[in-house]
Amino acid sequence: MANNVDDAQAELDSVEAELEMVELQISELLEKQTKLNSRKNKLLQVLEGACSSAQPSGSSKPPKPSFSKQDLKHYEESGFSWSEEVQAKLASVFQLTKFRPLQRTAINLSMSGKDLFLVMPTGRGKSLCYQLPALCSKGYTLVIAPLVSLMEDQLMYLKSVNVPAVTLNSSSTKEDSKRVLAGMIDKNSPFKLLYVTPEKIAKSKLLMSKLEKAYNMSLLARIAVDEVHCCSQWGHDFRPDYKLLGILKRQFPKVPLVGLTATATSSVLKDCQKILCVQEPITLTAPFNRPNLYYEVRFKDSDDCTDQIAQLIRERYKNQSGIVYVFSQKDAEAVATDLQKRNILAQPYHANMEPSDKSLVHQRWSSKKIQVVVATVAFGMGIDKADVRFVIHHTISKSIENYYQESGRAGRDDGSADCIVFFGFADIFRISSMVVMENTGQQKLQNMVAYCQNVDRCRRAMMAVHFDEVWDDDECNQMCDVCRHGNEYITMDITKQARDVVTIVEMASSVDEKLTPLKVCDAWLGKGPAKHRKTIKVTSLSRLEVESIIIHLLLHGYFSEDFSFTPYTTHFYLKLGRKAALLKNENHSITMKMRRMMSQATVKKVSESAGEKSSAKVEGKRPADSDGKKSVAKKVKTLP
Ligand SMILES: Nc1ncnc2c1ncn2[C@@H]1O[C@H](COP(=O)(O)OP(=O)(O)OP(=O)(O)O)[C@@H](O)[C@H]1O
Repeated sequence: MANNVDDAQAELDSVEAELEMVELQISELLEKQTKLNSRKNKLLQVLEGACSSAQPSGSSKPPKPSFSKQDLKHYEESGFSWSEEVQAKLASVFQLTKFRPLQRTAINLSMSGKDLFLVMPTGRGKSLCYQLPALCSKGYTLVIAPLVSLMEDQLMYLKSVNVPAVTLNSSSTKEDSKRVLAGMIDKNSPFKLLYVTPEKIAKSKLLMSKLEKAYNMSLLARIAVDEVHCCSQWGHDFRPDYKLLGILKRQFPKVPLVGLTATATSSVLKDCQKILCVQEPITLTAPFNRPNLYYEVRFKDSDDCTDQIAQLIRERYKNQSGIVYVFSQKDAEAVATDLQKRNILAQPYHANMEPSDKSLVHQRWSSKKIQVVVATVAFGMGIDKADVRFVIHHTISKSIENYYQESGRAGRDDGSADCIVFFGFADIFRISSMVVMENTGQQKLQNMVAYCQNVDRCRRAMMAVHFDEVWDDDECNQMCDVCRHGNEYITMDITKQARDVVTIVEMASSVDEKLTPLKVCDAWLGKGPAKHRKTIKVTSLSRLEVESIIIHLLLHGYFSEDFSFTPYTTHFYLKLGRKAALLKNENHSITMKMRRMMSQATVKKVSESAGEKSSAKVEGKRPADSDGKKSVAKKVKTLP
């Protein structure tokens, strides 16, 4: 009897364990199904759009959107009553000869009173799309911008081209504020643009009362909301005061609004539309691609990559301007000093500097007195230097959207420029702890890490997903490291390695010990004071390879983050992820694509340890078709 009970108990345990595994596999498959369905729907939408615009009239069509591509075509022309004036001022005031893509359409739409969202890559000339209409309209345009420094840069520029523009912000003097408030209801409009922060709209009743008066006097010609994605908490730069801007459209419904951003997905824009109370805005989206930018990822194989950066600046970018983005104010100071020691004219820039010092650095860099600004992300909005030839990230950005925007400060003159990111293991966890409070912070960071860890997909294709675009790698034109070098990579079976490293974390947790990712690496490499040294299966892989595998396991749910807070800092530990249990199943396997950095000897080591199942093989990026033809272009741009 006792034996029977024991047997039954043992079998029950095993069935339960198996069921747990099956449940995990189901949840994994369901997750995959959701992702594929959403991708399928997106692709169907894209195809539908392409078919409907190609169909002859009379064929069955989906319901007509309120503003069709055909309607939009009309606004690309120059036969409007304002066209002559707009063209003349483009040349006489802004000293520009022709419009860039979408600018004329945006200006025509705005001049004809439509509400508009304009999504245009950073540096492509969004400001002109509200500044030029402001000059060609009666009254003035109210511009909401998130940062005082950004406004001041714009005012400096507008002053240089003799456009009367003013600002009302926390640093305005009493006299200035008085003058501006009086000007707001002056029939002769002493200024054409009024820049304010969203906080000012939220907090100043006096400002709102003047705006109301101006509205009744038909002096409020237009509202421009710069960096409009800041409205949505799903955007990458949410600012609470932007949430209150709906008051503008509610109080001044007849004033056309233009929202501008470099990065916003359609769901972020939908959210912005709701928040701003705009009924049916027309969205103009310029293709996200910046064909002149070369994207590259390099491994940071030591704590510091300053030597490599210095070498690049001295050799590849001799006498050319650039930016080095770093993680913290301390890093900005330290890296700038290190570059100076290597005879590079570099200066730091971060939020904690005096405003006068910041503008001095900006000016010296703009006038080429210094070559490099070593900056935190505080150096960003409002930078308007056209000939930036390189943007190097000493540390990865916190999201792909942020990376796109930061790196996009390169090559605004359309000349070629490089965007290089140094991908370091420890940096991932520094950033992860920093974004711990952000709702989608970890997911966004993981996307950025996946971008860096990627070895076989065009870098632009990885970015495109974040901008709702379907991308055909051929259009990259070898302007990313993966496409250019056809990077050979290795597909390896890392199941055994995964089991070994997961066991390290499991054993630590069984004695209530938490391990940081660095400690896990050390323990696996047989270094450091690992308590369970005797039981650890030490690996002979290199540190970079060990790091790569740990990142892979983290990205794929075999590990997950375990944060711990102290009054001073947030610690990042690794714990078992929801898929770790799958490794107990002997049929479960994990493969990983790894860079060529892995030596053939290592491939052999991993292959041997993977036993029969080994599948380490050297592959390459998909070559061009054998007949040399490019595959059918799949890239579909959203409007227009
Ligand atoms: N039609 C044009 N032809 C040539 N240069 C232009 C044109 N329109 C704008 N520019 C220039 O492009 C640069 C960037 O413009 P702007 O600052 O408006 O970009 P942006 O899209 O607002 O960028 P960000 O996202 O960083 O705010 C400016 O130097 C501007 O003078």
